[in-house]
Amino acid sequence: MAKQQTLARFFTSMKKNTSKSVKETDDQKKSDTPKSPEKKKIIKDEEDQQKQQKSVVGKRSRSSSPSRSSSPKKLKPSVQISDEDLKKELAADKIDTKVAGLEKSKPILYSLLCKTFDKIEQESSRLKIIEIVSEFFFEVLQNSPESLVTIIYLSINKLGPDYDNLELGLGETLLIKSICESTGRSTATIKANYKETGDLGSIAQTSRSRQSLMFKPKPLTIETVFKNLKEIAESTGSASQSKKIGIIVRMLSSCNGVEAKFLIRSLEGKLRIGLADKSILLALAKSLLSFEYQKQGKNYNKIDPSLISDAELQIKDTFNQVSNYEVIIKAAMEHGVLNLKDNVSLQPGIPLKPMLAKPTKAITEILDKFSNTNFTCEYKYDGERAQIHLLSDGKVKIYSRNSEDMTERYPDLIQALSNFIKPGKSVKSLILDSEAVAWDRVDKKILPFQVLTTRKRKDVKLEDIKVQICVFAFDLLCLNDEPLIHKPFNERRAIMMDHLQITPGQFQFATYKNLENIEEIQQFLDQSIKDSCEGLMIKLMSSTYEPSQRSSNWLKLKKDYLQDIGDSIDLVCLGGYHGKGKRTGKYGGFLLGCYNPDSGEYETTCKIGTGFSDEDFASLSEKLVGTVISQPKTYYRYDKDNSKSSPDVWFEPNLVFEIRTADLSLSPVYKTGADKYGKGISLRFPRFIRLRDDKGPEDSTSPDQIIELYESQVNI
Ligand SMILES: Nc1ncnc2c1ncn2[C@@H]1O[C@H](COP(=O)(O)OP(=O)(O)OP(=O)(O)O)[C@@H](O)[C@H]1O
Ligand SMILES: [Mg+2]
Ligand SMILES: [Mg+2]
Repeated sequence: MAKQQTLARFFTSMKKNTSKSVKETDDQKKSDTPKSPEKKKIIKDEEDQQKQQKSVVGKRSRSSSPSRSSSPKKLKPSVQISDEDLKKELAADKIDTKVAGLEKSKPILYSLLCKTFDKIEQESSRLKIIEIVSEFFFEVLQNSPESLVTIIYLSINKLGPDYDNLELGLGETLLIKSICESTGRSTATIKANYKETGDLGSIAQTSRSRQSLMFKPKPLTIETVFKNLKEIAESTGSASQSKKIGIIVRMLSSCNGVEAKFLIRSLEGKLRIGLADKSILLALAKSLLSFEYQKQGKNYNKIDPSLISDAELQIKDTFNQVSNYEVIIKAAMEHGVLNLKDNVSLQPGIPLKPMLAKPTKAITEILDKFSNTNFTCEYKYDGERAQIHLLSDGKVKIYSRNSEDMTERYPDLIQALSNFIKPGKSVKSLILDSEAVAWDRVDKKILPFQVLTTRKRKDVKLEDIKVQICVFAFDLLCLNDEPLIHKPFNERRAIMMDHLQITPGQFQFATYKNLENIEEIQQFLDQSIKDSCEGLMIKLMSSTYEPSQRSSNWLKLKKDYLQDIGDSIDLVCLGGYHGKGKRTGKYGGFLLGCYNPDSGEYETTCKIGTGFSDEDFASLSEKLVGTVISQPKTYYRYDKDNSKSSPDVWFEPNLVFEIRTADLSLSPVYKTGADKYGKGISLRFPRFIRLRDDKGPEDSTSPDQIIELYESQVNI
């Protein structure tokens, strides 16, 4: 009771403080059609500045709905405050960021978390969002630290670390059914409402608030919700539909106010409150540090900003190496957040975010970038990245580019791994970076990428394998539990070759040459193509391994794209156009867009109808049929007045197309990069190359990358 009162008091004060922005929300909502959320970011914070250099972290998500929380609709604050002013005000605590009102060791109510979500959703400044989250985490740490990990997963709409491969993303039909069942409203009404608003979460909330209840239901706790979400994600099979609906209905009937909205959005796999991993990490750094200060009796309101930055850096760095919140938080609590880097490092069994490369358009560009430094040229294989982990207990794990557990896909590799260790070398554990490529055992040659994609992804049985693979190892990141990532590349390569041995056609090292002049590099490039590769990877000899970074120390040179923009682009299929002539009955063209990890929106990039074979049209149409949605998602950014970007049907963000283009140009019709240029950056003469099965919608090429490609083209 006392707790409820504290909470009530707390949220009344919160309401007072936010009443202005709440009013703005309503006004905003009126003028803001769901179709064109014109968001203006007025405050450029550190994160935004950093994103220039930072890479897009590969994210899991192959399901029909992305699992990342993101925010499509941010409000336009009426007054413009500078970043510095905001920091000062935040420091002086003039801006209310308090959200919690927890009591020691009592279970945390879901309503409390949802009210925090609501507050975050109303907020457009990333800096303030981080502040709200860190205040909340700080309260949680003081009252029930063991709940922090659950709270983090609920906040980023995940059910565990990426490599657990467990995700939500329930379809609208099932959710509509659940809402109907729990609120007694008709499917037709809910569907009509959905057509109007595009947000099932809000519909659930309104529907719940209309119900008069005889009994006050028992409130939901975060642990119950998390357990239920996991159960839903884990249930498969024929009876799972009704089981899932049952769980959802039960939860919905305990929901009050905004709880229903966020619960439904979580189930959809689209929380949309603008919280990504990177904001969570920053909030975590600050709250952990404050908590330490408080425990030591120091003034946690006056922490030296340089210490906060240090904590942020250590949290981010360690998370890139060990992508598991539980491990990081535990270590921080035990050793102090400022000692994280000495106490957490990569470990076999937990994937690290792979280092990525930047595209180049000419050999001369490489020589410019790497002038006076030693570099090496390696074949660039066209397969799938495989991060191979050998654990001290003999277990083997294989992770994808997006830290998904792919172990089940490669039983052949797992069986043979011990043969790849040199006799006499003691190798108890390792983390190896490599590319797995389809291999023709008869002709002893590399097969195209398409062949590899025909191998099943899950539950592959040794005896059923038809597509053989050869692994081309190119880096060793950890050996016998000792991290090697801080050593220069040439040393890592030497250690790799010293401990491992090739088995032709099964396990080889990436072919390389240390070259210096244009002619030799050109020859090696041509040879790589003859040997069924895509081109070359050029790596700085002295470079450390930078987890998750798209680093300029690794350059990719793809022969096919040298005449174009240097690389292909991966875009998400957002809409379809009905085919004519021999494409009648299928989709004959598609609207594509890319995912913006900062706003959580999909920004349209181009329309495409070329490069597809008849089979492509047929198979894509078949794949897309089930993902048709009655109207565009609120987080699709497109020009609704232009028929070019208003397709005949809209799809869930699901399929990723790899596209090649002659060049990039500005176009008023599309929205990619429109914040920067006013107009969008679009693809000229786009051609479909292939479906990217290994990338989820949120792994598409980011607007920042497209801007970079556009600018490098303009510069040349
Ligand atoms: N020798 C090599 N060294 C490093 N990576 C290699 C090598 N050979 C092949 N690769 C593969 O090339 C990838 C980088 O280029 P690619 O264009 O294929 O990337 P991608 O998967 O399309 O992702 P993105 O375009 O987002 O970088 C690496 O992630 C890796 O899978
Ligand atoms: Mg590739
Ligand atoms: Mg690519």
